[in-house]
Amino acid sequence: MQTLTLGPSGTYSHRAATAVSEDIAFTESVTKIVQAVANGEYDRGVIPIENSIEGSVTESLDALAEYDVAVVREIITPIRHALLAHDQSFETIASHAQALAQCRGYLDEHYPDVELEAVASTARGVQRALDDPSIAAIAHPDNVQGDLQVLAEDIQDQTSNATRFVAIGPASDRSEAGGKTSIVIYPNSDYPGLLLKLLEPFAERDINLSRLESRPSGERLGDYVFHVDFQAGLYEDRTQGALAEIEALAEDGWVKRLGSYDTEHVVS
Ligand SMILES: O=C(O)C(=O)C[C@]1(C(=O)O)C=C[C@@H](O)C=C1
Repeated sequence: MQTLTLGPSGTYSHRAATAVSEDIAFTESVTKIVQAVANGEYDRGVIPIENSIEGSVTESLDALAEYDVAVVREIITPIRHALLAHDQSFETIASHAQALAQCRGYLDEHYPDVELEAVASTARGVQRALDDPSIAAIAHPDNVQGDLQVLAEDIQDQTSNATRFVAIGPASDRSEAGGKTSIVIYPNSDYPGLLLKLLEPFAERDINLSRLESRPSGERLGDYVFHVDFQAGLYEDRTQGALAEIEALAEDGWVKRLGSYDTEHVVS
């Protein structure tokens, strides 16, 4: 089963993808991963969804709302960043924007005057550092190679730093089994109490929400798409009952069932 994820080799997404398959291919944008799976070019994709320090990976949420794919698995991995460089003489630190943000406190304290460069992935930052001694990278310490050294380890602002990834597949692989479900609701309307009404069907059936995130719909200012994760499977009657009510409330918009799955923790 060929799995597409964020590359080049050595990213955290790559580490998470090894839990899904041994046959891994790389691209440098989350949107491209979701598009390639929706188009049937790859059986699986692995994308980051949210981080315990920095929050949502918004590009992933927007792509899940837009393209026709299923969430088939959830993978949670600890994220432990290292600072890699030829030596201490670097002037720039290159990494993924999420990784730079997860180390904000460390960087402010130790390198307040160093320029930060956001690149497509942590492993791309490592390649920049390999090619140029004036550049350091923030990435997993296993990326140390060539003339690079690990200058500091565990530089993330919280030791418990973790990122939740999902494995996606074609919409035809959507499962109703599993202890957790992801859906996206676009009500395409706005009136007092709408959000409360959309969430009440879960509370009434004792379904625990594990996440609620709003993203701009892109249609007009103040118009939102809601990403909801909850702890029940699509196969359950109570879930079907809740979704029927929500679909009636969102009749001018849509409700997308991304799928049910089980949570998995992978130690990196
Ligand atoms: O650049 C990487 O290594 C990635 O896999 C991306 C990513 C992200 O987008 O959040 C994944 C995990 C970490 O939170 C930092 C970066």
